[in-house]
Amino acid sequence: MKVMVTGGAGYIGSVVTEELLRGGDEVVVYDSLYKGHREAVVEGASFVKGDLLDTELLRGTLIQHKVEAVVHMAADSLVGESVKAPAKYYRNNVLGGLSLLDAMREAEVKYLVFSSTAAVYGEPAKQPIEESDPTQPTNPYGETKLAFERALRWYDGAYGLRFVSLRYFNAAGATERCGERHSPETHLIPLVLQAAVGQLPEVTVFGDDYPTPDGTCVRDYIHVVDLAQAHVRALHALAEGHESAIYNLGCGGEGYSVKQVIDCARRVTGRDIPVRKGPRRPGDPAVLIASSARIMRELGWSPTHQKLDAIVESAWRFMQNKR
Ligand SMILES: NC(=O)c1ccc[n+]([C@@H]2O[C@H](COP(=O)([O-])OP(=O)(O)OC[C@H]3O[C@@H](n4cnc5c(N)ncnc54)[C@H](O)[C@@H]3O)[C@@H](O)[C@H]2O)c1
Ligand SMILES: O=c1ccn([C@@H]2O[C@H](COP(=O)(O)OP(=O)(O)O[C@H]3O[C@H](CO)[C@H](O)[C@H](O)[C@H]3O)[C@@H](O)[C@H]2O)c(=O)[nH]1
Repeated sequence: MKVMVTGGAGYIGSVVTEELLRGGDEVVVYDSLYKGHREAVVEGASFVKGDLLDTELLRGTLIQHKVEAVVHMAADSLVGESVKAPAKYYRNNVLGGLSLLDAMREAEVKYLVFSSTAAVYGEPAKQPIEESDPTQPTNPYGETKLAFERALRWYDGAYGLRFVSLRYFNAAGATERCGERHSPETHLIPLVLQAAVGQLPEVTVFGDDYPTPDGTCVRDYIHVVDLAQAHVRALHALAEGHESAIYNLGCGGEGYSVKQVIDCARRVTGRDIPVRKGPRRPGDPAVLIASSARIMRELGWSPTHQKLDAIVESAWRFMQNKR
């Protein structure tokens, strides 16, 4: 297929591009580079530098490259920032998304895979979380992702847009070439590895008084390659006539606590990692674990890198290569 990846110069988008190219699909990356990196655009993909709000450029890109499907990953995605600057999030994640949908309608592109998030659930009603559980976001990031996801349902009904919305839990890990390089970095695993090499003096554990076995938050870490492979499956399923759908994407199991992640990074790196106890980070649920049963059942996807050690090792290797 000919696929446009918005946000393909970012962390997950670069790995999705790698997986698409590996499977024989053609890719054009559309990214403003306002957060991503030009060198993260994988060799073999075309690149167009542009903003989501530039509907004309999007339409021209879709037509020129004869795009058949879009993977929409470009977004703002910092929970804390979204609370302080909701307008930025509504503008980029909702207005930007609608601009893309306009361009797709004009260019008659019918298939979309969307990067949604566990943040649409807010404080979860139960664990593991299923797609049919209540969606009650507790911040504008989750709210704007949910708003766009809801728009997709109506566009499907009215315009025949077929979509798969993937609600990722905690993306982590790296490939040889592509890994996490956010600025600012807020995610636990890269921060812990930065502390291991002395780029940070210490890691702060945000709260150790949660109702979890060791008192720290538990998350469902999914290797970015597993995540990327789910996108490839979703795209091909749509092209084969699969109906629109929403899927959680996590590894399942019991998840890992913040303390377990730090211990794992000590094992993997063989380094001392200084830790400081800090207060809870506002808005952090104690536990977020996905039920990924639906995507396993309907698309035949399953994660292949379930061990935290393998995930952290891959992120560590990427970091060593970049230094
Ligand atoms: N990282 C995670 O754990 C996680 C979890 C759940 C959902 N997600 C979602 O996955 C997607 C990718 O996340 P990531 O961690 O790779 O983010 P990232 O910041 O590394 O990549 C996002 C890319 O989008 C581009 N971009 C942003 N706004 C744009 C715009 N208006 N026009 C053009 N390009 C624009 C940025 O330049 C960047 O290259 C996001 O939609 C995010 O909300 C990520
Ligand atoms: O320096 C840090 C950074 C994080 N944490 C903790 O580590 C866990 C993981 O935090 P991350 O910031 O790595 O990830 P989140 O679970 O907050 O965020 C993920 O899930 C969110 C949905 O809830 C969004 O989708 C977001 O994009 C995605 O990365 C959390 O309990 C957090 O409190 C720390 O203790 N110290």
